[in-house]
Amino acid sequence: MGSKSSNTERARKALEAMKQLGFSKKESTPVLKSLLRLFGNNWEPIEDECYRALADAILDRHQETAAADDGDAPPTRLPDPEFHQSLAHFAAAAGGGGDDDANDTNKPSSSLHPQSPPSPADDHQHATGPVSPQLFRPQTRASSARLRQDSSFTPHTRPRQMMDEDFQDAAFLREPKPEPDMVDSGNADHPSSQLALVHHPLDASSSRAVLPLTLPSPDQNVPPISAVKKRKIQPCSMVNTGKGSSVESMQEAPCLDIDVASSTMGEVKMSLKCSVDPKFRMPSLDAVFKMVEDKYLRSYKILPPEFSIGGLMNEICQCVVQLGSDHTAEHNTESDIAGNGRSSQNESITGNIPFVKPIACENGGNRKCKSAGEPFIVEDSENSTIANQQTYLALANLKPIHDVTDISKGEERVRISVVNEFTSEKCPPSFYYIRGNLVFQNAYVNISVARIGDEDCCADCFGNCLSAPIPCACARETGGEYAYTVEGLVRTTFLDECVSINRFPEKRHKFFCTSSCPLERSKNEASPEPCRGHLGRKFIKECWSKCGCNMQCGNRVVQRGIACNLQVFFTGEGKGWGLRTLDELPKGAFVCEYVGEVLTNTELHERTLQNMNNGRYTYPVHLDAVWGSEGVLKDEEALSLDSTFYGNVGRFINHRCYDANLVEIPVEVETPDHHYYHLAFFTTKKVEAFEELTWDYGIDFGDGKDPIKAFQCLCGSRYCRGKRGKAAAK
Ligand SMILES: C[S@@+](CC[C@H](N)C(=O)[O-])C[C@H]1O[C@@H](n2cnc3c(N)ncnc32)[C@H](O)[C@@H]1O
Repeated sequence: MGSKSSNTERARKALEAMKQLGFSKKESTPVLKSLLRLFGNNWEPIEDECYRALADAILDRHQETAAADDGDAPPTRLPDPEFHQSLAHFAAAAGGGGDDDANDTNKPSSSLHPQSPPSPADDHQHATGPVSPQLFRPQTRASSARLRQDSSFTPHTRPRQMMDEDFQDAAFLREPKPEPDMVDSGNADHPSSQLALVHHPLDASSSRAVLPLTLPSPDQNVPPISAVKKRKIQPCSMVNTGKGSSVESMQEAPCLDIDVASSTMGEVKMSLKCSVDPKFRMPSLDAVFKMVEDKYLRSYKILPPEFSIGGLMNEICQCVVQLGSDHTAEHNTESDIAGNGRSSQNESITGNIPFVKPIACENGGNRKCKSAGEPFIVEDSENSTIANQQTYLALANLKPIHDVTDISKGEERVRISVVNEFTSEKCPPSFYYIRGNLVFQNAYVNISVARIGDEDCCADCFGNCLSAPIPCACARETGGEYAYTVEGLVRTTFLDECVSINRFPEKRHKFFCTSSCPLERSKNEASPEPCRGHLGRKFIKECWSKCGCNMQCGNRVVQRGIACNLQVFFTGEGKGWGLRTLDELPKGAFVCEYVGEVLTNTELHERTLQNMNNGRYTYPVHLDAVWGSEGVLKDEEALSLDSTFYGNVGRFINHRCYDANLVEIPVEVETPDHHYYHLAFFTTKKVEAFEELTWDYGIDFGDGKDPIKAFQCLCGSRYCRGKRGKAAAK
């Protein structure tokens, strides 16, 4: 707002700024006035980004005028090709943000991305360098025309507002940030599906509608747009308005013009433009999505029920990124964009309503898993339950089979995307994603209902055990109190004790095998070394199928599977790939299990040796929570999990000495004997969004006797045992 004199001064500055961009006072003044009217004399949105809104509005007006002069002819005066550059320079000169920011590789990473320190010199090259958060901004005709002309256009930090001549058809589009009026049209389960669209329909009529979508990348660092695709869906066809089947209810479908802009970092902006009736009034986007969803569900019976148009649009964006990033194939033509998208979805888009099968459903029909928690046998067509080590080793040479939009290929309840902001490697080396453990061959995992006694289940419970007045039998393992709170978090006292057992293993809870230790035995059958001890661990016991409660019972957390939004990412810190959370997580939250093949120690040892010969190191996890506390374990009872060939996202969690933000806790679900159990990761403290998730592997980096050499630890912890070991060796 401000006084009259400050208004005059601000207007003078605005016009001066426009003059520097080559716009005369005569052409700038009326636009400025209109903008001021539109913003209720609020100068801030006009001055923002060094008068970007004003400059864009002037350009829009040029284009509108040109279009009016020439009828439908293309605009006679396109924006000055140097415009964006000069705007950026002007912005820099004025001390404001602008495109220069985007190219400033020295600028620290976004605060949203605390885990992205500068990569070490010996690390892989960072393609773009850390840059300030950048988002696609919605384009008006003028600016999208520019985008099409200039593929090196760098998106700006703030999207601009879209205006027509009278600023009356405004659908204001902003960068994605949590605002109360944000329309989240995506699949709530998936972070990147939250469409950054704020839609404020005004009551004035509109001559066009533009629905831009913005997919923010997790760290918001966006390199220049690398490609702009355009596709027109023509000729117009007849669509049913849903008011009946009469001819009157049919109306001419709008000509649809689709612009897709994508960056190499996985950002996609789509804008759908269609010419509409002059009496058109902007409907709410929710209503539009609902209507299309209803149509789809009626016509095509699309499953699963969580299908949404927002999700579908997100899917389209993701496919653009995927196809556009595949430089081994020539996908970069317009027809290929359509063609490939189509063939992968097994449908054509020639009809009025394209059928697009959600990628998330692709594996739905033929899942091999029995259930989330149950281990199952790897089936081999030749030999029904046996897969030999050689076959497995051949897996190591497979081509990448990952879907970067969801490495779990629909196995998990949430999508788990893959990003690499540092090298050209698009995804990690291949492996089979499994949601639950698999028995490799000889491991004895006896899941039998008969073995679960009354004391190991709560057959009389109903609904949610946590809301019953007295804890049920399933709480006995944890001292008569459930391990979980009603919020689904591990209780602090229980959690802290688990952390302490891990942090100070020397001091407590070690069991030593009285005769031969299975681990040492597997290394040297003839004369095994003495047992080095196994940590006695605290177990969580969850309710299971023999219990009377339901699946939503608060004592069934791990078996429900991953619930938070995770991402596999290339660390750029010399640790290879890692796992991070996209959401802030409270202390005690379940993240994921360590899932892999269940092997006996002998099988594991054999595999490890073969892997070593092939230059491949694995870090399996021993299910040794009860080793040493019982009599001699037979080989088939001393089990380990190996996620080298079959695994879940747990295999990407890197090691951190002592102060890791995850702790592994054994969880009993379907086997009361504890030879086999689930290994679940819970947060040891509050974890910020985009923080890397780490756990302490318990490696003794100074142990020169171990034939399997440990990696050089780069965990960065001030308590790093690897660093200490190195220093001691000097
Ligand atoms: C279970 S995998 C973790 C995922 C792995 N980074 C990847 O790219 O697949 C364990 C391997 O990750 C690497 N790693 C994990 N933590 C590390 C650390 N703190 N420092 C260096 N390398 C680490 C080591 O190569 C180790 O063998």
